[in-house]
Amino acid sequence: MEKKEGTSSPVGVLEDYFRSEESESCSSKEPTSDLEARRSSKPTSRWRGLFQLVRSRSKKPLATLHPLSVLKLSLRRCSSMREIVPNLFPNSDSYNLKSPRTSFTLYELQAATGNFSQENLIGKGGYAEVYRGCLKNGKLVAVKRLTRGKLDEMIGDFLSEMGIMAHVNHPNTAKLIGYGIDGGMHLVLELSPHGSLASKLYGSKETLTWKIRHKIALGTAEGLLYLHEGCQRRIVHRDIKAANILLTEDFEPQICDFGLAKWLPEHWTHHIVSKFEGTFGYLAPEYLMHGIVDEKTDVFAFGVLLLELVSGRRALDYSQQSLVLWAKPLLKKSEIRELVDPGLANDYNTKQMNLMLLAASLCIHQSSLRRPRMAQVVQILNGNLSSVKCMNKSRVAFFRKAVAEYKSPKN
Ligand SMILES: Nc1ncnc2c1ncn2[C@@H]1O[C@H](COP(=O)(O)OP(=O)(O)OP(=O)(O)O)[C@@H](O)[C@H]1O
Repeated sequence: MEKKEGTSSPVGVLEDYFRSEESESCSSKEPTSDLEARRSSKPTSRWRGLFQLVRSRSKKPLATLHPLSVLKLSLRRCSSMREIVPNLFPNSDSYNLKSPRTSFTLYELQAATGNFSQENLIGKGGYAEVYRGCLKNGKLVAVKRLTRGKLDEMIGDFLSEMGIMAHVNHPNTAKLIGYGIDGGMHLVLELSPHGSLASKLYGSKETLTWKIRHKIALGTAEGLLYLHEGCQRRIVHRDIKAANILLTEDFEPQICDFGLAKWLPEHWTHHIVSKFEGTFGYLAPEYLMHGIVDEKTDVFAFGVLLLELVSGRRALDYSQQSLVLWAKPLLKKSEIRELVDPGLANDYNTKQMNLMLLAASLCIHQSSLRRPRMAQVVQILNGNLSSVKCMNKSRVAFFRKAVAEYKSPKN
């Protein structure tokens, strides 16, 4: 199998720092000795150099310490994270970075956000607060300040999210401009003027048009496909949801919040996690039951997102009813009218609607094996149905309808 990446990537350092032996395990097709050989191989990158920096500051034998304890210890010895974080952003092009990331002082971030004022608070997640800001050069930004969690977890989340964001580069992934490590942990992102899909779909009086919903579905699928197969390393996002899809000026979707994202080594079939994280309503059955994480975890969540776009309903409504459980019987009976958001007032493209519902019904399949890969999902959304031929058509009520309507010259 072709190897996508050598040791000069964030994965080495992230694996070293954040692989929690106690709480996580993996199913690997790779021989253990090979894996160990890779981990113990001579550091060849600045990521490895970073690890060396941490190692040099630890008086205890490194092997006896939890990776995060190592980092914490080194942070105590360094006067701040200042010595560590810049190493995440080397100036070399070998990391696919278009521009070097900027380090911001607390003063600069305070000046940009009106001292983190309430008026500038534009988002609040489980772990962070996000503020609108304006830099000295006039550029509008979103400053994400980590607010919750134990120090260990916060450092881990911060470095992990930053490492992944610095690595990804696609029109459908959020853009990292820089970071600030004075007085807390801050990520500085390009501001998305329309906020998140959740805010547009549920928090706005204006109904999103079908054209925009379709654009968001397609762009998000492209972004996910890039994370899974297009960038140097397999990345599973693990928290695909409407609140984590940002919208640019022209409603191009951008996947954000890489706080839970995992690098998946090429030869691993999946990851098993015991720490339960993610968002109810979007969680795949195999994750809920066995903690199994792989690309199909994201495919399931993407299927839920498609249902949200079609129906305008939340993944979990206020009475905790699951959108998937509500939609499944309707999908089975092809009750499209019941599924479609009344706010659309029947103003949608039937062909695209059928394709989107076909993709959704495949993505939310109980069995991860029966779910399509994102490459197939993109094909389906684009009307190329050759990839679903091999799937069991009788289980997909929309298949015949979608194919028939796609082929019909009238539509
Ligand atoms: N670049 C941005 N531009 C505009 N709004 C943003 C931006 N980044 C984040 N937000 C807003 O802030 C909210 C929270 O951000 P984010 O999801 O990154 O925080 P979090 O604490 O990691 O969330 P979660 O609880 O899902 O893990 C988003 O849903 C969005 O509304």
